[in-house]
Amino acid sequence: MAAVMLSSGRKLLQTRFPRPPVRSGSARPSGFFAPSEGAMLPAGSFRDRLAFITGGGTGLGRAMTMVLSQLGARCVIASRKLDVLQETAGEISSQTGNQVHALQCDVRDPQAVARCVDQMVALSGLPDVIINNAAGNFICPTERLTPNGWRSVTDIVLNGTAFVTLELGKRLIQAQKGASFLAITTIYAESGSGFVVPSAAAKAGVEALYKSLAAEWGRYGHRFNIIQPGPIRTKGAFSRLDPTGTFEKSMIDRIPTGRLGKPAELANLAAYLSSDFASWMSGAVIRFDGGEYVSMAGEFNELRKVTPDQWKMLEAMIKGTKGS
Ligand SMILES: CC/C=C\C/C=C\CC/C=C/C=C/C(=O)SCCNC(=O)CCNC(=O)[C@H](O)C(C)(C)COP(=O)(O)OP(=O)(O)OC[C@H]1O[C@@H](n2cnc3c(N)ncnc32)[C@H](O)[C@@H]1OP(=O)(O)O
Ligand SMILES: NC(=O)C1=CN([C@@H]2O[C@H](COP(=O)(O)OP(=O)(O)OC[C@H]3O[C@@H](n4cnc5c(N)ncnc54)[C@H](OP(=O)(O)O)[C@@H]3O)[C@@H](O)[C@H]2O)C=CC1
Repeated sequence: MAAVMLSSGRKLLQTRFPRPPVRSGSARPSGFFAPSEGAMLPAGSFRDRLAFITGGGTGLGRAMTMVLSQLGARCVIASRKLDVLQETAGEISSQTGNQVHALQCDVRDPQAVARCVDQMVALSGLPDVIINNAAGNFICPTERLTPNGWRSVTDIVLNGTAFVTLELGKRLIQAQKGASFLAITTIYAESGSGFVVPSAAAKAGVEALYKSLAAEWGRYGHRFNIIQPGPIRTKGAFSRLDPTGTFEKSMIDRIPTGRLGKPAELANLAAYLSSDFASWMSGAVIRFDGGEYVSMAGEFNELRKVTPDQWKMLEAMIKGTKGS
């Protein structure tokens, strides 16, 4: 039983509003929005190109490395855990036949970033494609956050992206070589979000950095774009943002396309933005979230739960209103 309330809080009418049928995440709408996971661009789109992907050993970084490698790129993946990187590099290059190098690098340390770039240059040269994907995050009420907790996330996300971008940008400018830079942020970089405050602040900083450089470094042949993904299952993200699995269903329920994204879908978008097909695209911020952001934002979007019978009744009530 539900009631229509007046703004005074008084009940206008009581009627039976049956609870909407429980929507399992993969039910209803996802039938319309089945993912396509093969490489989208023509074979060879990245032939003779070198791509540098931070955090390329796991999750979305791994998926982006896979698709770029499938499309002919040589890849260098970099993060803290060399064993993880080496395993991924071996798996991808044995599938695609293209070189994937693994380099240890903590992006929080500018000297480590410079050493990593030295190693990459010695191995393969300067990259044509740079993807700043490495990140740290965890849910935490902000009043429980220590200065070191704040630092650990913002150092990886904002400072790490800045150190990689500065190091490579300066060397590319010196070498007069153009490049595509891509940053992976998140939909709440725009809105902010409680409980992931260092991540929200740092991702917003990354977006400002990339939009600024899109304006400043176009003259050096550098493009800067941003993808804001919505939820895509990876161990790294879900173990830190939904460790009990409690929030997943309500999250899927508010996504109009009725499902999580797939790493390969994100990877195809990243490949497009990093390719020559997108050579006129710079300073773009692409939200890639199955509609979740607008679904959360719209004042009346909860009315999706109203049934056809309830609409008949609401319409009659509205039409029956006389005067103001
Ligand atoms: C339904 C919801 C599910 C999913 C939602 C999906 C989509 C919505 C949008 C999603 C956006 C996702 C954004 C992401 O960035 S996901 C990427 C996740 N991947 C990672 O985080 C990988 C790397 N992370 C790490 O290595 C660590 O988590 C960390 C903490 C970032 C860094 O590790 P490090 O070893 O350097 O740091 P520690 O020494 O462990 O800790 C440093 C500092 O932080 C404090 N800390 C750590 N964890 C927590 C916690 N959970 N709560 C509070 N504080 C924490 C730790 O205590 C240390 O502080 P001090 O004690 O020293 O003061
Ligand atoms: N999955 C999702 O739903 C969403 C993800 N994102 C973003 O997508 C990107 C990838 O996340 P996802 O794949 O899900 O999660 P992962 O945890 O798998 O990826 C994070 C990567 O960052 C690397 N990394 C962390 N700290 C450092 C560091 N100090 N130096 C170098 N590398 C580091 C990790 O490698 P290592 O531990 O070896 O250092 C890891 O490979 C991130 O930018 C994240 O914010 C955004 C929105 C949604």
